[in-house]
Amino acid sequence: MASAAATSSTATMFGTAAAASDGCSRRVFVTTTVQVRASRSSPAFLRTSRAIKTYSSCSNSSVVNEPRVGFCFLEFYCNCIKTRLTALVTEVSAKVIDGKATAKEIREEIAAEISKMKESSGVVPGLAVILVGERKDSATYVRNKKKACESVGIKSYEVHLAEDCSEQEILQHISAFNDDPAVNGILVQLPLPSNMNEQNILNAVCIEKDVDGFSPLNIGRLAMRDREPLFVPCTPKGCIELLHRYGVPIKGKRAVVIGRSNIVGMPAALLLQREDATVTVVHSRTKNPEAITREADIVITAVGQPNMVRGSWIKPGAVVIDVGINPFEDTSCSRGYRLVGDVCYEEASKIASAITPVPGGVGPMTIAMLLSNTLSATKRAYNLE
Ligand SMILES: Nc1nc(=O)c2c([nH]1)NC[C@@H]1CN(c3ccc(C(=O)N[C@@H](CCC(=O)O)C(=O)O)cc3)C=[N+]21
Repeated sequence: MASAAATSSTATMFGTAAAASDGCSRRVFVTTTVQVRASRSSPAFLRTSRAIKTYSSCSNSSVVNEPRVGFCFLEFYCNCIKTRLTALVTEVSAKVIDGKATAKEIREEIAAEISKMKESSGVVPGLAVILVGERKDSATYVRNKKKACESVGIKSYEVHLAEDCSEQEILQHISAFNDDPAVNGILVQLPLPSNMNEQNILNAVCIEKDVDGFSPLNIGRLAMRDREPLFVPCTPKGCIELLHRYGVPIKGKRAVVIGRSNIVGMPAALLLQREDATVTVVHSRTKNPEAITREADIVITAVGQPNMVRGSWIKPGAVVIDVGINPFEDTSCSRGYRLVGDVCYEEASKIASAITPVPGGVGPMTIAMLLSNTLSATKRAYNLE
């Protein structure tokens, strides 16, 4: 649920840091980042990047006020160091954390498990999706979920209701799915039309089938030590899965989550804390979010504000997980816009050690985690494993 729609309420309040028309506006001074090229293998790239020193030089240096001779010497000295460094090191951009490829890997694992399950017990997992209204993005997401279900052997059930349907009608469908043993997971596509009571509707989904993990009981358990939630919300779960699969250590690290939505920011912070990170949540009322974010070894952004997090917010070597999927006007694209993250990728990828792209980062992982949650709901329902 990386969507702009899901997080836009907090997003607008960050307005002052918003980017210029082509994504990230250029700074007046130039920051050069020089890093040792890291190895491609996952855990190793981190070891390397942690050992890396980052050298920054800004063209608006105060050195110009030094006496001339001193300045010349300094300049000469700096140039020597620069030349040596250039010989020894090459500028690198961060390792790309490939959510699309990782999601595919996970789908294959899930497909294999489902096929075994069908063989041994005859059980076929089922996921029901309820879509209300005509939002184009929602229709696309639902279509993608359906395709993903088919690709792994989950049977999908879909109900599409009109924008002006009654809450009662939605509740009836939920109740029918709750009672249907062929349906193991139920997802109500968000956002719902604004006149509807989202809480009432989400509360109607029985907890054993709440594959989105949105029920307060689930979140409560997620927040408590020694308790296990039935389901972990898909997007934050996808973020942590990426960190695990790329060998990023979390225990004892400083993590900053930007955004505090019920569906991404807050559960992401809880999950990181469960993984023994020291977690800070930065939100629209936070003073000096930039300085706080710069302390973090791991940054997860979920604000729904295109390119809000600039390179200067990122500690050199940090790992950046960008949950934002924001439409950004671009007439050169066939649909008139392209998708950009909450993070200015161009800048941050020169400073971070690893970063997720948008698209192709957290988005596909959200869907993979939905399939994973549906599989575990099925196993639980039939007492398998
Ligand atoms: N009850 C509910 N559960 C959700 O999980 C949920 C929801 N409502 N409402 C909307 C958000 C949004 N969301 C996304 C899932 C996948 C991509 C995704 O795969 N994105 C591709 C790009 C897709 C494209 O190109 O349009 C990517 O980032 O690479 C994006 C967004 C799930 N959501």
